[in-house]
Amino acid sequence: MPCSSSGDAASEEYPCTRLIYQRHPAPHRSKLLSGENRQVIYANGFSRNQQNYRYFSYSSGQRNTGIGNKIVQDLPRNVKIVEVGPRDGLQNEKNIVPTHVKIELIHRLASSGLSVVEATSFVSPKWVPQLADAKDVMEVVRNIEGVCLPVLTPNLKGFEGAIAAGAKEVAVFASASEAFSKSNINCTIKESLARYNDVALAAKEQKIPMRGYVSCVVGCPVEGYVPLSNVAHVAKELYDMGCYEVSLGDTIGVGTPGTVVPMLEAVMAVVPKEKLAVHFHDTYGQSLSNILISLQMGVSVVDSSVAGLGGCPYAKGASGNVATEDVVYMLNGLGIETNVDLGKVMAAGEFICNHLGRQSGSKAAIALTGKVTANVSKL
Ligand SMILES: CC(C)(COP(=O)([O-])OP(=O)([O-])OC[C@H]1O[C@@H](n2cnc3c(N)ncnc32)[C@H](O)[C@@H]1OP(=O)([O-])[O-])[C@@H](O)C(=O)NCCC(=O)NCCSC(=O)C[C@@](C)(O)CC(=O)[O-]
Repeated sequence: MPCSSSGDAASEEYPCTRLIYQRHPAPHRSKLLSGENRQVIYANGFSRNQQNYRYFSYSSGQRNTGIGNKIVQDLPRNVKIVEVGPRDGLQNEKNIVPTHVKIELIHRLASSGLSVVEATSFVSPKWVPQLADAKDVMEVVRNIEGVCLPVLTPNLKGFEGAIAAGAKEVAVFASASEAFSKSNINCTIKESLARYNDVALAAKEQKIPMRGYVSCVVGCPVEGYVPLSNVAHVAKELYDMGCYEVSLGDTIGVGTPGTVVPMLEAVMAVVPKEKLAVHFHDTYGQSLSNILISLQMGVSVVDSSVAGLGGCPYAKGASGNVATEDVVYMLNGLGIETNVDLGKVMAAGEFICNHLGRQSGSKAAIALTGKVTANVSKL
């Protein structure tokens, strides 16, 4: 029996065997291709609810049954996605992306339902030339409604520039590895924490929320192994100085659940898990498994980047962040609410990939746009 376009009970019982995601001008349309259980879904035309229902319908029956229930029962009902594409995604791009393209990308991401879109960095333009237009970007996007637009600030100078340009939230970024701290922000971990403390005091005074990052939580591009005690120490310092959330970054994407679990245990011993986020790069294709295990351990905030863009200019070999589309697809499949419209994020991904002249780094986006068709009948 084919699944219906309207998301009725029958589609829950009989999942589609074949899903092809296409852009189409006509809203609310679906078309039977040929044979049973074959359906083209013009998902750009669906409302958010219909779309969520459609993706969710693949696994909705699994959430409450048998072993599926055992595995997913501890997962959060809602996950906040922190979109880092316009900042982490673009900072490593060699060719300068025009300011108007960055602004359009932020608008598109914000209109997809994402509640947080990291907009840019107020760092030295000599260090990160791609984001030298931070002020121009921020001055235009500052008043987009319904979305937080944090920006990275490595010091008081960056904080002051950010606030002058209209930023209403900032993020500081420390490292758990001494060598990476030196190469990324040109100072020791201790010096960086002192700088961030100054930023925290200024932020508190102006009632500006501040997020914190810890880089290299499961490996450093220079030092390799990073002691768990370093990660926990830096995370606690950031939390204690007032970061409302501490994002744990696998900067070079080397982690597996085998290394992520002990790292999270070490951090959770000193920072409440409700205050933690995870930030995975996908160098070794481990991001989704790392996210899943993090959710099972009680984390409910996940950083990701549209189209899997990303990489750190000071972490050689680091590839893109986990793709937002892939994260949303997985969370929809688990019945976890994100409030994010997958079709709109995919459209934002297509927009920026067209500009960069490259294919999306999101497997879900590639599959759903019909370049690959996934036979899900036996899942
Ligand atoms: C921290 C600094 C500034 C130190 O850089 P420095 O060279 O040691 O700084 P300085 O104080 O000696 O100043 C040098 C010049 O930079 C200027 N300057 C100083 N500060 C600023 C500022 N805020 N904004 C604009 N300009 C600034 C300053 O005014 C001066 O200008 P000059 O007199 O030579 O013309 C530099 O190393 C820097 O900007 N680093 C940023 C590197 C970066 O953005 N890396 C990527 C982000 S981190 C990341 O990707 C990891 C993360 C967060 O995504 C998580 C993960 O994946 O794990």
